[in-house]
Amino acid sequence: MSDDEVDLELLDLLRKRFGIGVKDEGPPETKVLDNAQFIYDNSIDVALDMRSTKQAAQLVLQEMEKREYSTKTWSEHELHPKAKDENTINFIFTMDLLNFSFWSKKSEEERFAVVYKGKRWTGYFSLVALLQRALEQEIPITSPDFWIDEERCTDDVLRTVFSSGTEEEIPMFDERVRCLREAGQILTEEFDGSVVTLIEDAKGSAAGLVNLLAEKFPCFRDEGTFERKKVRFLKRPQILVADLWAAFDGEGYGEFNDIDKITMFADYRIPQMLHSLGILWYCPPLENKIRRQEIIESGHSWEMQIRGCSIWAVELLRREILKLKPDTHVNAILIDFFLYDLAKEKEEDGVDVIPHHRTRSIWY
Ligand SMILES: Nc1nc2c(c(CN[C@H]3C=C[C@H](O)[C@@H]3O)cn2[C@@H]2O[C@H](COP(=O)(O)O)[C@@H](O)[C@H]2O)c(=O)[nH]1
Repeated sequence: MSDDEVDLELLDLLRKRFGIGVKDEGPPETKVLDNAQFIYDNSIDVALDMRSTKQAAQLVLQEMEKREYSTKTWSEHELHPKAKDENTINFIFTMDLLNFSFWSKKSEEERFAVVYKGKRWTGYFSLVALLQRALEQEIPITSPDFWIDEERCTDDVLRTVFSSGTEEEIPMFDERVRCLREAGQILTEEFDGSVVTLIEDAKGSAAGLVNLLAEKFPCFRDEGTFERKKVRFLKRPQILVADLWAAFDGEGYGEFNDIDKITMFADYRIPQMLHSLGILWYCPPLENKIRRQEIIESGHSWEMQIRGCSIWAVELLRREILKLKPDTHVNAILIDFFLYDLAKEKEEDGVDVIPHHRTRSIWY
């Protein structure tokens, strides 16, 4: 290798490790909120209602204060890890690598479910339950070196991990295996096989960590096209950062100097909740399609509008809450977490709400 090539190699190493020689590009930005506003400004099939947004702000603020909703709420859930250590970091990375597309066409009784700790878990919590179950069975399912070890981590072992308490297997099993293998490969090649190294490379920036995940891991690169413009949603990178922030109570590996840059996570639950609050409105053809529970293809303009307008709706909700109580520290993450938990409570109470939209993808 010539001297010049050695110098370039060394500079690249110094740049990666210590940011030396990197021209200051200013603080990292994810562009998710800007893109959401662009989608909202150009949406004709999805609209937001400001009067309902103002009314909902009162309810959300009141309920969040009553429940003392905070980062601590995350760890209070019986399935979420409590320790503030590397095991929890690996758990959250694994969980949010696979945190997508749990919805089923089958009935509540027949859909994929996991029985764990004497309860029957479905949806997101079925994933959390099966990860905890595997760890109890001494299967190191949250260790990146395990995911790339085809001797120990065979497809059969993974089928055991994702095994169901019903006839239906977990949706997108093959895609989930692919995500694990790919992420394990990239962590090994670029981050010494360690999620902690990945987090440290973001240097305390939430937006930086989101961008790093989207740049280095294709299975986190949640983007689309709307009106011929690339738009970023980055739902799982953002919820991963948010879960770290919540699990570590904003300290240690959960400390980010720009956490409020994280937006709502564009999934299939929050739009449903925003609609039932009267904030999100669908044009009749789209509403009929959702009520008939018909598939909306991933990348379809209707899906882009639902996801973009939902992100923007939570931003407007956040602004209305701040008008009511300027000194309150409520960000999009806590509003989002609260709306998700509220949606699950309404579902359990059998409250009649519009079905969530049906898009099958690994993005949410
Ligand atoms: N926007 C948003 N989406 C969320 C969550 C969560 C769970 N977060 C926990 C952490 C803190 C909170 O307090 C929750 O305890 C899951 N999801 C998404 O929903 C879908 C699963 O729905 P269902 O099949 O009904 O379980 C799927 O796309 C999943 O990725 C959230 O918080 N926000």
